Amino acid sequence: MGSYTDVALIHEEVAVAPTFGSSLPVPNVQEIVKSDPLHVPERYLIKNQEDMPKDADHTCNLSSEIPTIDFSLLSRGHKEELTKLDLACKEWGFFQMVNHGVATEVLQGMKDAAAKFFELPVEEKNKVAMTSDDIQGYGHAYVVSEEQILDWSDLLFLIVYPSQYRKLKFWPTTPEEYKEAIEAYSIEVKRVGEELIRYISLIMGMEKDALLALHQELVQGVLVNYYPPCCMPDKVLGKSPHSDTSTITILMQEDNVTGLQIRKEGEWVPVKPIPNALVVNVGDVVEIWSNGKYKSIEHRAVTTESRARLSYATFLFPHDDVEVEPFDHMVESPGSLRMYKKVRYGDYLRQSLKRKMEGKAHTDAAKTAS
Ligand SMILES: O=C(O)CCC(=O)C(=O)O
Ligand SMILES: [Fe+2]
Repeated sequence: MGSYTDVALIHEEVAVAPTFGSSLPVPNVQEIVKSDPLHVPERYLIKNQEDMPKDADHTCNLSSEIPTIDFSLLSRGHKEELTKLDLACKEWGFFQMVNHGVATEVLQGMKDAAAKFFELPVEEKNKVAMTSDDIQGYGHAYVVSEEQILDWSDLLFLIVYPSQYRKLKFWPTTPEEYKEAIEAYSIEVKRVGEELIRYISLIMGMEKDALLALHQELVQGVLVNYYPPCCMPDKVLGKSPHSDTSTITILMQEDNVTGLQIRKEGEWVPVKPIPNALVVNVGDVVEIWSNGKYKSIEHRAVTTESRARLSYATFLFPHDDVEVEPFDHMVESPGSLRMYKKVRYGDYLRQSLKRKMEGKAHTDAAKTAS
């Protein structure tokens, strides 16, 4: 029953939950489309010709070369799969992960609950709207100036682990299954994510648990991106080019809409959904630890004219106090260059949230030489 103890518990949770940054309030894109589906306000139009999505991006033949990693083979200790993982992280920074063991019902449960949430009237969704001091809740991120070009998307972001970081006031109560769905999904993604970090530790030539231990506390946040249909998909982006500030990111896509593109050899390569697969990418933390051997690749999301798209990104990242710098053994030889400075993770993350997402700007800022 609702009691003093529950309230006290919630307050206790909030007291230790950090804030990560803030974003300027901007219009709700879903509502813009609802009121006038045939018009895109000026603030969303890309000015630079080069940044505009092209039809050719959708047919790029590099797409079929994006590596696929079989998680079950990794778990069974297959050396060749570990070698494939090593190559995938070095050459692509992205891979599709199959046979991860997360039940289809759990994946679908998350998708259904999120879809229901975004279908609610805006007044209902705004019950969990972000406040001006943090980026948890329903709203937008990385909006830092009135002049910047905006992304054609709305989002719902929640920190799930460690559980004392949860801010329950931002957890939707409608649909009522949201909490259960995100919890069931996150437990599974945590299991898979921790295991992947162990394999990355191995390919870096370290003890299996070394990287996980370096996190002090593994933080896990789930970002649901909602990209409404857009009548000008060649002039508007769903999400601007960026790399993730995480250790790794695990992304669930919808089966039947392609939106994610990664930058490879100067081209934008679409990551076509494979039913039930999860897309994994190396984040900035692994790029820095590995002195740039493993790549936190720039990626973006394009929009679609005919329908909305949702994506579900889980970010795994270290505790604020962790100091991240290239490992000695990842710097080729004693005389060779350390590509990145030492950064306190909490500062790095907050710094990144203070600027618009702009390609590799965050990692570039952490570089020793330019
Ligand atoms: O929607 C997507 O496919 C990409 C989302 C993404 O890159 C992110 O949320 O960081
Ligand atoms: Fe991303």
